[in-house]
Amino acid sequence: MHGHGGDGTAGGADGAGAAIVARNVHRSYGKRSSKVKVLQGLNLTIPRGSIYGLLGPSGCGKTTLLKCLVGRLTIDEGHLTVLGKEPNTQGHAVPGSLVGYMPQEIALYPSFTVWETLRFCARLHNLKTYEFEPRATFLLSLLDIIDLKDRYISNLSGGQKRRVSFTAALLHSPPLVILDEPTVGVDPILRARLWQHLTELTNGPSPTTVLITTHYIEEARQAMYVGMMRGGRLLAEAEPEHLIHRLHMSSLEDTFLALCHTHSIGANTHDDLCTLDRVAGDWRSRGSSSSSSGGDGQREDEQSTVVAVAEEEEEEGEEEIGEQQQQQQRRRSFRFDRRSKTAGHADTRAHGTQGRPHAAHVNDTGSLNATGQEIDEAAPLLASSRHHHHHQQQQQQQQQRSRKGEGAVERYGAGRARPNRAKRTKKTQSSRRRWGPGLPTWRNFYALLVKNMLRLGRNYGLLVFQFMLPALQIILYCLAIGRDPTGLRMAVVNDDVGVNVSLPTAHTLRFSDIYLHQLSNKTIHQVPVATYEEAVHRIHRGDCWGVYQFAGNYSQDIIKRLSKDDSPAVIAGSQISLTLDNSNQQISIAIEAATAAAFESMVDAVLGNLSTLAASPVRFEKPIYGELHPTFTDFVAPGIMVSITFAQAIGLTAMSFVLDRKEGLLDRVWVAGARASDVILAHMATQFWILAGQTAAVLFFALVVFKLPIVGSLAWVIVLMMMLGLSGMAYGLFISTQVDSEVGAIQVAMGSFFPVLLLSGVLWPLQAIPQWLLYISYIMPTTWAAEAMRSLMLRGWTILHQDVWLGFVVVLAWTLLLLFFAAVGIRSVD
Ligand SMILES: Nc1ncnc2c1ncn2[C@@H]1O[C@H](COP(=O)(O)OP(=O)(O)OP(=O)(O)O)[C@@H](O)[C@H]1O
Repeated sequence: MHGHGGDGTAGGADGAGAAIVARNVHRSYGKRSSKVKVLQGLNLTIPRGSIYGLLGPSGCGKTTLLKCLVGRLTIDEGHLTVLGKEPNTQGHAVPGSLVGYMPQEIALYPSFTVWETLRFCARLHNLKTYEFEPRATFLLSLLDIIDLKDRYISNLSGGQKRRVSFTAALLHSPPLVILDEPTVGVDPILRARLWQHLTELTNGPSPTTVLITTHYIEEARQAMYVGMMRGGRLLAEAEPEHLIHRLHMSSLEDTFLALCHTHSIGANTHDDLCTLDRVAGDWRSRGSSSSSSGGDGQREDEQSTVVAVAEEEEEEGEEEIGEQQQQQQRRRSFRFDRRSKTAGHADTRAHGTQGRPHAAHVNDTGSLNATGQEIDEAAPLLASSRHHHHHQQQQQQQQQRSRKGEGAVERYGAGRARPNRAKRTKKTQSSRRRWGPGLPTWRNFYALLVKNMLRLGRNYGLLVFQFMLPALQIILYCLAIGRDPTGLRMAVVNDDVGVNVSLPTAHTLRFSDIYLHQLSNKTIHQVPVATYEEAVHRIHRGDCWGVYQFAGNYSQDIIKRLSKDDSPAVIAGSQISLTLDNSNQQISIAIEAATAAAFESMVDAVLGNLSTLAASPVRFEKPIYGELHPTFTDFVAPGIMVSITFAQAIGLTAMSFVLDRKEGLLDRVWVAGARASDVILAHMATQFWILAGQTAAVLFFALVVFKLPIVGSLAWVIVLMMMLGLSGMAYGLFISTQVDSEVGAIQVAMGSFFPVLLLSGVLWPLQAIPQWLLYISYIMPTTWAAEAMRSLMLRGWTILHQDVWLGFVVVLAWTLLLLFFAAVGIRSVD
């Protein structure tokens, strides 16, 4: 007999040789106050080479269990082996190629065609083209979607997508297939074909073990075993026909309802219920005993109660059950959920005997025998309850195994589960678990890289936009920031009457006109007005930035002053009075600079060789670094280049995994054995090319088109920019692993970018920041980088200078730190 309990159950006392063994498994979501207990002492055994249908109402924990089996979730407590070892054990390909997983969500990339999707999965499992193509063609034909192979996933119906997902799970012919509701939205004919194929797989030369969940309870009759789950525990596991017959029901659905009902009024363990034969026998011979106390006696009585209630219900409440059956035909799935939920509450109350050993166990060849006294009790019942079809299948498989010697069990590593393993805790399990991010593998990296490139290439518009955006930003920066303001309207009230001169001809000379002539007509646009009041009025209206006023005796007083008359009245009269709207500091500075420059020009024009008498007492020599007249553009440009590169990279990646995580797109990747480092590295490698293009475009416009000064090494500038881009990417990836929505990702990216920009000394010298804030500023990723960039571009310092290498070191440290946290965060699921 194959994988079979002496009592018709799938379970064994220790589960040896089983594909999957779960003992007293607990799993919760959330932390303390918001903790949701999902799996609560679950026991389950799935013999190798069998199809096991896991049934249970919505929310009972089926998907959670499957995720634990494929290594997506870790269990909190208990013991779990899949193909002989705990999931995530070092060197064990679960997750990996030993398992094919079809998640409940569609989890397919919408922008891929069916064929591309399958090719990606094939790459993950290292299938060669000659292996992949016939296999994919066969499965797609089987599922009637071969004609859709070049269609985009986004254009498929729900059922068609599910069939692609099913194909993806089976593509690499894994010895264990775990399918979470594969038949939803699939028509009955295809459903039958799908089951037929699964049956063939379990009968093949290397029998596959299939675990399948379904909401169509009746279809699970085709499974070799069914496990009925509710409230995070297994109510029973056995051959479907066996269960149905033992409870004298006509359908699996009724059986489940009866079990739920029974369970809700007293019985509560899978172990009690999987020995139904014995219990039923006891009940028939002894009548319905209700309770007793202590030891084995108590257990038997509990079991008797279970079946007694079930069978009593059948006899006394035949009418009720009959009515239920009719209703079920009308509102099948709805009632299934509703009743199960009701029962679920009782389930939580009736807790306490979980974790007992099974009444049967699987031996080394994968067949089940009852043990000890139980075999005697179970044997007569077993003969009557066994389903003929299964019996034949099991015999066939047994023969196949005998032919192959040790058979599949040994090939995939026999489970050596020991009794009482249920007591093992999470601590013991995790000590052997693979450590978090791990090192990347070439195969997975390559598969993911190709996938990412394909995905990226599907969206040309976005790609071009991504390439051009930083260049556009630097263009806008160079055009809009740091240049001298022009065309500033200034009112001029000129009351200067001038002086009469005779040479070369007799005329009136106004020094005010000479001055106004020198005043840059590029910066200042002069607006002559008649009176000071009118000028003020214009300033109030926002028409002018200020007013130059020349007194009536301006020219005369200038001459007196040149004749060394320094009386206060002469000094005052020879001065230009300037009144400004000082609300815009940059404009005021520009006007003041233009005013002072015009005066120097006037002195030159009037005094000629004697102009040095009025020259400034300080002479500015050629600067050691930078220009004689530095511009704001030159000061900000290096920091802006740093900031643009950093910010763009954040934007590129901040949403990378948000959708993938939300829609479970990565689940298939994890279960295929990929590591966080594979996924992150592949992502960075994909985006690297965009980053390189962006950097080239920024440098081209900054240095070639706008001719920003660069006196240091261009190579180091490029390296620093690329490193900043990687660091921005790492930050974006980190964000995308921490938030659950696109909006959240955007908010975090934007919200964190501005503080970084403002505190990094890009827009204003760090020397102006209060000391306490400076400490925060220094730990920002862009502060030292901006400083290093400025030193490279404007000072020409080399990497050996502390201000330069420190920038590189800080950026590198941030990148590594953020990548580590991104790698840790990307796999978290609750
Ligand atoms: N990430 C999560 N955080 C918190 N609770 C969760 C999470 N995932 C699932 N749950 C809860 O755990 C319980 C079991 O969920 P699970 O998906 O395992 O049920 P299921 O039996 O597969 O249901 P269905 O048949 O509807 O798919 C549900 O109550 C669900 O709300």
